[in-house]
This record gives sequence, structure tokens and C-alpha cells, in this order.
Amino acid sequence: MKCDCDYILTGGNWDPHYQNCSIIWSKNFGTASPKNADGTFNLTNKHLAKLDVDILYHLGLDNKNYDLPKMFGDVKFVCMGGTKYRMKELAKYVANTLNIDCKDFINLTKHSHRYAMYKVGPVLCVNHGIGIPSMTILLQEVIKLLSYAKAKDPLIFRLGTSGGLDIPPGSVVISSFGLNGTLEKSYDIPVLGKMKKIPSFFDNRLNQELLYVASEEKSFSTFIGGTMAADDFYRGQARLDGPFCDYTEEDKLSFINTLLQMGVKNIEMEATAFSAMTREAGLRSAVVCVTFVNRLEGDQVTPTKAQLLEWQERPMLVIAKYISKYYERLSK
Ligand SMILES: O=P(O)(O)O[C@@H]1C[C@H](O)[C@@H](CO)O1
Ligand SMILES: O=c1cc[nH]c(=O)[nH]1
Repeated sequence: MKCDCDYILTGGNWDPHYQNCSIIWSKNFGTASPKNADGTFNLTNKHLAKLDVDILYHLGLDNKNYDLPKMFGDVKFVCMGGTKYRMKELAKYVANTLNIDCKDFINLTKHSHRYAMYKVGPVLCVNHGIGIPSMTILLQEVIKLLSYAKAKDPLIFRLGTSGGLDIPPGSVVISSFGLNGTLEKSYDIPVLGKMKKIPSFFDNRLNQELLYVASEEKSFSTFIGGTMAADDFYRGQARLDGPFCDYTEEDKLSFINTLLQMGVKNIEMEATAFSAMTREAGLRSAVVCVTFVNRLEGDQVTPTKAQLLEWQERPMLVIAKYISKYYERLSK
């Protein structure tokens, strides 16, 4: 069967074929697990079948004592970001955008002792803390939750903050690939004493759709580019302002120029693992981050709190608009 899925979407039209296309998974997602015909997906870990109950420890939920399909079966979009505050604001913003009554804004935070989670109709908003280990614990439990809940074709977004490379602070970057600290496009995790490398690439079609939506916003610029996911905020991101620094300013700028030549537009701390794990689960995902500083010009995050709060709403604007266009399209 011939498939045009790799075409870049322009003009904001949605390709209905893409929604259920199995070819796109094999082409763009390598080893991703296939979905069922109804859009639900199974977990590939065979050991899970031996469990009487699977406790999603950090979410404070399990698949025996909670009716997960009833609670989460309608989830279509999962939105993640570092802070609890941002996810609560996002939940309110999504409720407003989708005209969802406040009574449908479900605060699931009481279940979890780690993460704050809110459900607004088909949108689940949950914070993931800082860095890959915190984010991947949450993401893996959310992937299990979505599978047990029989959610159909869920899309997963990370709405974050980052340091920009040669772009004005306040710009938005949609990640095309994740780059690790040793400049490889992979998420690396030691498993049983050996390093496992999982490729880190994002869904080009989804990114183009997001760019189309973002470019309707005239108050800021949006770019698609690579994202370095560092394991540290200071030396790991070539900063000169940490408590320790064993390189010169020239070394820093030379490193940032290498990143620029590789097509990297921003640095944050989660993108590699986020793309690798969602891809492994066969789920479409995107990372949309605002930039707080131009790293060619400095390291300190100097804008006022009010400015930072305003800027961190930009990924929310893009994602909420994308979600509302999705429903507009469905209702036509
Ligand atoms: O989503 P957030 O704002 O947490 O993303 C970036 C990457 C790290 O988690 C954190 C560092 O300040 O911000
Ligand atoms: O420079 C920055 C800003 C926000 N988050 C990061 O990880 N880096």
C-alpha cells in the first residue's frame, strides 16, 4: 500500500489517513509496538501478565482497585511539564479553551505523593519534576495507565522551559530530535550493567501541525530544531555560573557552536528520554519548550518572574490551540 504519510502537512489540513496509519509507525518509529485497530495499545512487557495487581506507585493508582477505563479511558491528550503550578494553570487554560465546566476539572493530586495530576475532559495534565529520572518514572506509569485504561490513540506532549541557542528569549522550540550530553541522538540508560541506547527522534508530521498552529501566534517566534537534553543545569549545559567550572568561556562558545551546527535550537533536561520512551510505546509525542535565555549571550535567567510566567504560557497556547483544532475538526 502506498502511503504519503511522510509528506509535510501544510495549510493546516489534517490528514485523516494519518490518524490510523500503521505504516507511519514502522517508518518513523522503528521498533515501536503496534496499536490495536481501535487505537488502544498493549504493553509489551510479558512479566506484567503475572501480576494480580499492578501498582502505579508514584501515581497512587492501581489496575485492580480503580476502574482505570472509567477514570481515564477517554484521555486523548497527556500534557506534561516540570512544575505543578504550570500543570494546574494548563488544566484551567484547557478547560477554558474547550469550554469544559469546572466540575469536570478533576484534581487527582490526592492520589499521588509525588506528582500533581489534573484531568480536564480528554486532557490529562501532570507535572514531572526536573530531569530524566523524575520524568521517566512518571512517563512509564502514565504509559501503563493509558494502556490499562484503554485510551485510544493518545498523544503525549511535554510543555517545558529551556535555554535557547541563538534565538531571542521567549521563542518557542518544537523538538525534532533529542541530543544527549555526548552529542548522540539517543536516550542512554544503563540496564543490567550495560548501556542501552534508544533513538531519540520526534514525529515530523505532528511537529509540522504544531508549527502551523504556533505560527498563527504573532507575538512570538516558533522554531523546529534539535533539543539537547542535559543531565545537569550547570556544567551539563556548558554554563559558566555553577559552583564548579573547569572550562573557559571560549570552550563554552565553541561547544554551543557545535550544537548549532548540528541543528540544535535549545537545551533542556528531558527530551531524549521523552521521545525514546513514547516511541517505544508506539505513541505519538512532541516537546514544545519556551526559551528563557539566549545561551550565546549569557547563562543566568534574568527576566522578571512576571515575564517568565508570561513566557511559560506560550507552549500552553500552542498545545491548547492544537487540541481545540483537533476537536473542531472532529465535529465537522
Ligand atoms: O518543564 P521544565 O520547565 O521543568 O523544563 C526545564 C528542564 C528542567 O526540568 C528544568 C530546569 O530548570 O526546566
Ligand atoms: O537554560 C535553561 C533554562 C531552563 N531549563 C533548562 O534546562 N535550561
